[in-house]
Amino acid sequence: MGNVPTAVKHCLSYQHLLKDQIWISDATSPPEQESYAAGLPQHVKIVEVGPRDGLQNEQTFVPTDVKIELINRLSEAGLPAIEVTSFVSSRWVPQMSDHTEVMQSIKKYPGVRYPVLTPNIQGFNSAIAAGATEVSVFGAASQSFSERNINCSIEESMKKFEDVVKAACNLSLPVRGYVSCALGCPYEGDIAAPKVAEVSKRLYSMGCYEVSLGDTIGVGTPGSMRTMLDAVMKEVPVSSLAVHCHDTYGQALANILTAMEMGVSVVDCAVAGLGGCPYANGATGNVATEDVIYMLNGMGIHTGVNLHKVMEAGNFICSALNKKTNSKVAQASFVPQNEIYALHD
Ligand SMILES: CC(C)(COP(=O)([O-])OP(=O)([O-])OC[C@H]1O[C@@H](n2cnc3c(N)ncnc32)[C@H](O)[C@@H]1OP(=O)([O-])[O-])[C@@H](O)C(=O)NCCC(=O)NCCSC(=O)C[C@@](C)(O)CC(=O)[O-]
Repeated sequence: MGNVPTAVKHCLSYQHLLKDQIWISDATSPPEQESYAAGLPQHVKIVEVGPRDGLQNEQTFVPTDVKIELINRLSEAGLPAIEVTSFVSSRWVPQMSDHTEVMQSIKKYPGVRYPVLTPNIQGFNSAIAAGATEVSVFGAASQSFSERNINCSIEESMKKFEDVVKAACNLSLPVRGYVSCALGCPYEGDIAAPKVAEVSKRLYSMGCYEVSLGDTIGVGTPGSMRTMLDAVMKEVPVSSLAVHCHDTYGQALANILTAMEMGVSVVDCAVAGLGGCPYANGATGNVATEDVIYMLNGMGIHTGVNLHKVMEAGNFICSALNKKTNSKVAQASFVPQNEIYALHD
């Protein structure tokens, strides 16, 4: 290796180590081994939200063909569900204004679900006209967040969501529900677990097949996750719950593991840890898909997702955005171009 700086040597040897361990290989299954601990799910469904939650907050408009290419790459990686865009007001979220073109132009892989956000019947109708076959309504456990995010109270939002669910039901289409601020609100601070349970129950009772509990600003800890889930699981079966953890305080993987220990087997995450919510100042991206899959592979838990291909998709979008990845696994595994050149000098 000649004059290779120590840091680069470390990086290379670590990359080698990862390859030896086959965690970052072309396989979609972890090596045969006992699941990490009894009681954990054997299979976890990953819901990739990077193209929507990840990109919605980008200040510069991400070209539509880049969004499409990202989604196609994620489909190829074997992700079972990819949230592709939002049918919301372009004045409120300009980054998602190309929703129709994105929805119409992505390759639809058999067996992959492509949900889109629809806050009201207007968004639902546009989504259906663009070819959507699954939609998500997005509520909040915080009154202030609901008003800032979708311009109506929690109560008003439920009426709008009921309209969407009824319309979807008439077309036999599935609806997913979100509860933002499940572990804290940027405007109100702590949110009581019973409030999260109440909103979750309403979404589930109106017909949402899955309720995703959002730690919108990433302030939760395993302790608050446990308290919140204890309350929600009294109202909604755990098999219909998902967790959606932002990683602002670095707690996301620990929170996800806690949720899995309590029986949750659906995890939202974003490639390269992209994102943030336009109505939650300071919130950083979702937990990185690469890091979640790495953890699950290491515990012998199946996802059906090819980690190597997700990392390539992450590399693609970070290069397009001229950004550094937030995935620790990707940071550890990719040698920057300039360091590769230095090696060959
Ligand atoms: C919800 C609205 C649309 C209400 O917006 P509004 O202004 O209250 O709507 P309105 O019904 O009063 O109508 C006003 C204008 O909006 C239009 N409009 C009305 N509905 C739509 C629609 N669906 N699509 C496009 N346009 C729409 C409507 O046509 C009209 O247009 P105008 O006549 O003035 O030209 C608005 O507040 C909005 O777009 N908000 C953005 C919400 C958003 O996308 N937030 C980020 C996603 S949520 C999130 O990130 C959290 C999550 C899900 O990831 C989980 C977590 O992390 O916690």
